[in-house]
This record gives sequence, structure tokens and C-alpha cells, in this order.
Amino acid sequence: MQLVETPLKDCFILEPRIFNDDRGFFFESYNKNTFDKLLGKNIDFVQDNQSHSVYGVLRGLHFQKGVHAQAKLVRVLEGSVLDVAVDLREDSPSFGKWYSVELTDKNFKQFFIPRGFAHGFVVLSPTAIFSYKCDNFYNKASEGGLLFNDPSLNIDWNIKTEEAILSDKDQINPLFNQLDFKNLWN
Ligand SMILES: Cc1cn([C@H]2C[C@H](O)[C@@H](COP(=O)(O)OP(=O)(O)O[C@H]3O[C@H](C)C(=O)[C@H](O)[C@H]3O)O2)c(=O)[nH]c1=O
Repeated sequence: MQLVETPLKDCFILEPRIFNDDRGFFFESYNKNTFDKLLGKNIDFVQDNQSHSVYGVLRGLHFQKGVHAQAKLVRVLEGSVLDVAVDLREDSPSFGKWYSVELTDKNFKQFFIPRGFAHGFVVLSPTAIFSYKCDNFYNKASEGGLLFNDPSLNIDWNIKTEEAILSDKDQINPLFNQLDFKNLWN
């Protein structure tokens, strides 16, 4: 497993070692010892999630606030997605910045997003199965969100805005001023 830094502080891309042979391939998708050693900290994941989506589905940008904030280790089991993280930590040098990485079932890349980030992805293949680990439990009451097309972020999702398939929740975020990320996740 290799760790690759990103422009967002504490956000990392992980590239597992793939063992290919004439049967196919094998790799360790998660190993606590390896992961914690690479990160240099102890991360206890407590919940695994999985979603299936068709092309153009855009889930995000979501986060849970305060004590319910979640760190996530995300990957794609089938298809390809553009995965996006936004740094909402006011004391971070990358505060208000976003970063995207294409995760596919061919590049085996994983993306670690710490607590304090908004997260989302858009499906670029006909269908995609998205699987991820969280280090805190789901807490609906603490959920918050940013509009995927927030003009102050200007995220390039690699699809046309009109192609995006969104849940009702993701279409409007009247709770949040689009231009002010301060205190958003506290
Ligand atoms: C997240 C979650 C949802 N649910 C229930 C609540 C709804 O009835 C249903 C669908 O939830 P939602 O529309 O919030 O699912 P996504 O749009 O995929 O949300 C996720 O999308 C982005 C990519 C994220 O990073 C978050 O993990 C999460 O917000 O599953 C649960 O029961 N447990 C959960 O942990």
C-alpha cells in the first residue's frame, strides 16, 4: 500500500499492492496496521457503507457536524467516479479548497478524507458501486451539505451540470449560505 499526498492537508490517496496471477488478482483492501502506520495515527472505522448509482448520479457534498463528523476511506468496487473533498476546517492551510480524484475498479485507488471535510462523488461510468468506511456512526440530525455547484467552489465535476442526477436534499441547501463555509461543520 502506498500513500500519496494531495493539495488538501491530511487528505491522502492510497494505492494498494495488487497481486496478479493467471487466476486474476488479489489485494488487501484494508489492513489496520498498514493503514494506521502510513497515516501515522490510529483510525478506528466503525461503519461500512455501500451505494449503487447510475451515470450522472452526484451524491454530495455532505458532512456530519461537530462530534458526529466522520473520516472516510472511500473506493469503487465497480465502475468509475470522480470523488471530491472540500476542506471545511477553518484552521487548515487548505480551508475552502477542493480536490478531486478519479476512483475506478481498474486503478484500485482509495481516498482518505478526514473529519472536517465535505465529501461527494459523481458517477462517470454506466453504473458504479461505491464502498467506504467511516470512523463515526451515521447521525442524520448532524448532517450538513454544500451545493455541488456552489459558485464559490467552482468544482469541475467532469459532467455537464444538467446531467447531474441529485436527491432532493442535494438540490437545495437553504440552511447554508453558499459563500460562507465558516463554522459550517462545528
Ligand atoms: C449516509 C447514510 C444514509 N442512510 C440512509 C438515509 C437515507 O434514507 C438513505 C440514503 O441516504 P442519503 O441520500 O444521505 O445517501 P447518500 O446521498 O449516498 O449520502 C452519502 O453521500 C456522500 C457521498 C457521503 O459521503 C455520505 O456518507 C453520505 O451523505 O440511507 C443510513 O441509514 N446510514 C448512512 O450512513
